[in-house]
Amino acid sequence: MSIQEANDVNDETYMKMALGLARPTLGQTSPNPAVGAVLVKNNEIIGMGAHLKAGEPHAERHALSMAGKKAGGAVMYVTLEPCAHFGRTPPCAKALIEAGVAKVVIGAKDPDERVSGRGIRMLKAAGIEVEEGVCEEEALELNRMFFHSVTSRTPYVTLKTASSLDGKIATHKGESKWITGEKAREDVHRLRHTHDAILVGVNTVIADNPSLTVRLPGGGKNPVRIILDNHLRTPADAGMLHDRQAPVWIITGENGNKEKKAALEAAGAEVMTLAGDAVLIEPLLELLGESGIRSLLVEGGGSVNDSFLRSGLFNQIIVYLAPILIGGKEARSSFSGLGIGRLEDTAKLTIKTTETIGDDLKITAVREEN
Ligand SMILES: Nc1c(/N=C/[C@H](O)[C@H](O)[C@H](O)COP(=O)(O)O)[nH]c(=O)[nH]c1=O
Ligand SMILES: Nc1c(N[C@@H]2O[C@H](COP(=O)(O)O)[C@@H](O)[C@H]2O)[nH]c(=O)[nH]c1=O
Ligand SMILES: [Zn+2]
Repeated sequence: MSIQEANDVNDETYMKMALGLARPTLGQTSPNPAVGAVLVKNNEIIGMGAHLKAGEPHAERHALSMAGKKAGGAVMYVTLEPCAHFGRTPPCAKALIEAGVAKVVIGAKDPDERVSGRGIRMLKAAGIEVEEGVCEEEALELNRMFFHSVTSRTPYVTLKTASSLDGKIATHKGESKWITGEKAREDVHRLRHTHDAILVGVNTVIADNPSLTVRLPGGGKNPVRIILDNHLRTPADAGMLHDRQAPVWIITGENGNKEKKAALEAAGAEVMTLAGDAVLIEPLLELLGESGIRSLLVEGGGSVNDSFLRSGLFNQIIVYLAPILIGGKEARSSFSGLGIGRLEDTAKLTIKTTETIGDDLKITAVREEN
């Protein structure tokens, strides 16, 4: 970096630094957003911080406590509008006023109705200069799952598939381990870490007996494990019921066998019953939203993916493609079931990123409308 570049420090520089502090905390702060803060005075950084865990101090407080008395007259760069309510922690807007900061620069406003503009109004009423929307795109992108779940009261839904180049998730003989490589599978665990819950269909439980835990080198936060199981076919000896690594919620229809329900509850699962014979995606997402799930990772298999596809109720899809060809009309694809009949009804996506992970390709595509 040249001296000139080094001197070219501005609002964006500090906001990008705050975003850099927040990004690695994605997942661990849930159900709170990931937030970063940098406190600057006379072009010197005098405090910084990130929100680390729900219930613990917010990012602004960490930065303020690092600066102590020097905070008076300083500029606070924070990726999210300072909160104005007493949740599990006192309001940051109040702390900023008491610390006597001169200016607050904000990335994105907070849609939580307890805040959404109130924090900004409090700061301005106390005579503090407020600038909004610095690196706003990045700040909105960072917490897109939080913002979606706060405004829609349903989880942000990520579909994840892992297949051969020709879209197969198993050979016609049923072999599926493994299609994607070690690095891609590790990336999936990072994806799990950033989601509150992970959902699979009962066929995947029967076929793979998955643990659905986060097994990263440094550990990680295990999401709630959800099994879509209309008729309670989940084996009572399924591994995830007995590993005590994370809750298991089994979502079933009203005709689920009562004895089976008792057996699964005895095995430690929570069985939640929705009206109707088959679980529909819309009431499922409302139930999960009410149960505090802000982000849901759907790991298939094919028929569950088809249900989400036909309901249209998903926000992004992440596809891992392995450089192999499997073929065979009997071989299972990422999406089975009925699928979409008319091209005009297909989900219109925008490809956000493509990256190579080990020998595999990872494509992230989002749906703009919801
Ligand atoms: N077969 C493949 C996958 N298979 C995904 C299936 O959902 C399978 O149940 C889970 O991977 C098992 O979960 P756990 O490791 O026990 O937690 N997923 C992948 O990313 N690549 C593949 O090759
Ligand atoms: N994490 C975070 C904020 N999170 C905001 O506060 C709410 C949680 O409040 P509480 O229960 O008290 O932790 C959360 O829903 C979101 O609206 N706000 C901020 O000023 N800075 C932070 O670092
Ligand atoms: Zn706060």
